[in-house]
Amino acid sequence: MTTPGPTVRTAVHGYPRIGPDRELKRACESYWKGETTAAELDEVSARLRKDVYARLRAAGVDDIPSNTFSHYDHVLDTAVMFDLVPARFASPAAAGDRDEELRRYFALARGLQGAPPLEMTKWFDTNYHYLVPELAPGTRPRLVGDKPVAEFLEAAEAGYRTRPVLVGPLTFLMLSKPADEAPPGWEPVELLDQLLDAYGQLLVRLGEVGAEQVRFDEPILATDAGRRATDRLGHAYRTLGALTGRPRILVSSYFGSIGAEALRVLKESPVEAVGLDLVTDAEGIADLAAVSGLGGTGLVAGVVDGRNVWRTDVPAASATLGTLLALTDELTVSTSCSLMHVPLDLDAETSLPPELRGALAFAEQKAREVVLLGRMLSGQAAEEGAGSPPPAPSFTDARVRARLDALRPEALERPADRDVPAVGPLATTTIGSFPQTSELRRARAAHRRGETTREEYDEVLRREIDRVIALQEDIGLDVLVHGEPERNDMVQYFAEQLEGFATTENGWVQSYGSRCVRPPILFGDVSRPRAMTVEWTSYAQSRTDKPVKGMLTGPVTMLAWSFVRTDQPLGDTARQVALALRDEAADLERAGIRHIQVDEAALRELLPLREEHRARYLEWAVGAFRLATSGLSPSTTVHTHMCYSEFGAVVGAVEALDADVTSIEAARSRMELVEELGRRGYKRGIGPGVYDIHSPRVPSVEEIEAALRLAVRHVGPERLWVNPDCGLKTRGYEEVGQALRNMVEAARRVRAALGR
Ligand SMILES: Nc1nc2c(c(=O)[nH]1)N[C@@H](CNc1ccc(C(=O)N[C@@H](CCC(=O)N[C@@H](CCC(=O)N[C@@H](CCC(=O)O)C(=O)O)C(=O)O)C(=O)O)cc1)CN2
Ligand code: MET
Ligand SMILES: [Zn+2]
Repeated sequence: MTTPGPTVRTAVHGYPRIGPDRELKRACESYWKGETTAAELDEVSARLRKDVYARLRAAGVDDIPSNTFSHYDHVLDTAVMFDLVPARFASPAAAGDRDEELRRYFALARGLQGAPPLEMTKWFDTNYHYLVPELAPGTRPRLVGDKPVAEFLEAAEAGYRTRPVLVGPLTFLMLSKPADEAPPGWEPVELLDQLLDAYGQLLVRLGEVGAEQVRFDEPILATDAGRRATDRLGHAYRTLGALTGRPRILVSSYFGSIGAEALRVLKESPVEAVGLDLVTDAEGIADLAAVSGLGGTGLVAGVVDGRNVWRTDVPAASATLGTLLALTDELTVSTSCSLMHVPLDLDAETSLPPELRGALAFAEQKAREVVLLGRMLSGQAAEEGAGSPPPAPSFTDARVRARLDALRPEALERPADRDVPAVGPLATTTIGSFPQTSELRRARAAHRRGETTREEYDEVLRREIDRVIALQEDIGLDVLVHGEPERNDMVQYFAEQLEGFATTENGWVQSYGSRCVRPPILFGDVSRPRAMTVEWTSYAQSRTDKPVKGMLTGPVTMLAWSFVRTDQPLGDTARQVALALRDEAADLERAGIRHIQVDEAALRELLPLREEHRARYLEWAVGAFRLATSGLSPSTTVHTHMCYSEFGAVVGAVEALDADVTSIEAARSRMELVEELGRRGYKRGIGPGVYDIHSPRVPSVEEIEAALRLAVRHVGPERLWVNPDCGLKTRGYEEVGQALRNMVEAARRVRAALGR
């Protein structure tokens, strides 16, 4: 039975843009290698865009977004469109030369000899990375590109009337950083008025070519800083709203609550609609009520989770939407954020356990959920049949729960006065991975397809370990690694071996540029049926007299880079992963491994966007790390690694991890963190990354030496470790060999100067 209801529209924020078979990755990488032309790259890209429009139309979505495609990153696209390119990339204008234009674009992302790339950092609390624009008081934003216009027209030509999507001006500026030449205290947001002129021109231009509505994304409103910027928010949208000939404006936020104040500002501004993420924003409905509803301002209600892979609870979402009907005259059902954070299509998976599969929805399935909800609300589809999703299979493991319940607080302490054997002064090491060569990846793919035996594949891995050990000995490093050749990815590799996780064959999600990951699905209680790394680490140790460092991925990072169950607090799930890692660490120690590193690369990434939620997060995050590591002997050296430079917000937590050695990204931030640690009297080992591994550039001995001298001044030589910023898996052997030789030579010179 259906009853006629109100008119409700449907929308999605964005869609995976890499293509069903990672076509974008392959097209970009072959263009970079000079194997294909700009025209070929453009052709693949146009095909991918049209494929997305076609998929969304087939799903029945009303408001199809455009300008959500990017060759590398949408923040970079915005910077280039407004001519916000640092001087080191200025090249003679090459109007009309597409190849030149693309090369310049990719240079900003990947660097040139003598011109380091823009900094790359996490897009809010996701595993997607954007490029950070560098702005200064003298920067003059002006509209020099037409990407949103061109993609709108391209879609129109193909029969799709789309809604162009732009990174909002406030979000763009607040995610930018002051360029080196900017005076202290100056903030990019001071360019708002100038940037609004350029956005205004673009908006009017989109109106001229026929766009009826444009969406501005303002996820910065989910952060504390964004929530404090309501004056600027109001100013921005009053300014854009006052333009004549403009399309309708929708302002959307996601990844958290924007608060009633921002909502009120938007309601009172001329914008026609507001988009809210009602999945992560528990206060959204109360905020809407607090402003007495939106009235004539439309509401785009994000009720289908764009960040996780669970099917939507349709009756619950439907009830929420029913409530919302009273709070706006114009309701649109949507996803909570872009679907670029989930894999494209569940149908591409052939070997997920059936009981899990029934609980899942990827981008294709989520678009259909949005449409179903829209139809139900407008009375075109019956409630019956939509049903609740089958509950995610909850695999509980009584043994895991009993072990965790039995843990005493003492289990989380290592003796404070422990004295791990010194390796230094200025001990040299690496972060874990060595280059994942194409031979290695091909061998793994062949083995996966069943073309080679386990023994043949293992032999390839042992030869690789032999080579990595021999190379490190030849270079003269102090603490060696096995190089992680057996790992497709540092998270997926462990997830494949742990109970409670499922992994996908084709569930690729963009991480940055052409790099993708397949986040595992953590659906049940986690346990470790057998040792996961001992064989490879002890093989490596058998090939050398130098110590080999075992390498594990920490609990927070396992969670951050997986899709996780939502039926229990994250902290509880983290403890289960930690317990499995604790057993693995014990096995490594028993096998004679004296250095064990537990990577917490994502500790900063999962930090809640708002201050008020941070202390609780850090408490469970630190507890999980300590659970994983505190069973080790006082004479085993516990290492951890974090790859981010914005260190301030978590410095206390890093101390609380109580690792013996912490390696951390520092090269691009000029070692600011060692000053901070020096000031705080940090007493454990610290390895500030001495060069940036994200660029193929080989650092000179002199520049590494300078970085080390600076570090010695702040923390002294005894506790200082010498290592790159992060793992070497994305680099090639030629650069890596030379860079590490320079690093070891720089450490030798600094030691010699100290008479050591
Ligand atoms: N999960 C995760 N998140 C992270 C990081 C990370 O290491 N892991 N590091 C930071 C930066 N992000 C990164 C994300 C991805 C990659 C990366 O190198 N990804 C690889 C894929 C890694 C992988 O899963 N490799 C598999 C599958 C490789 C593959 O594509 N195989 C080919 C066949 C082999 C060939 O002919 O090359 C195929 O399937 O078609 C393997 O090695 O087995 C890529 O995009 O190229 C690096 C850094 C932050 N977030
Ligand atoms: C993204 S953090 C990387 C840590 C890991 N051990 C590696 O070297 O690859
Ligand atoms: Zn790292």
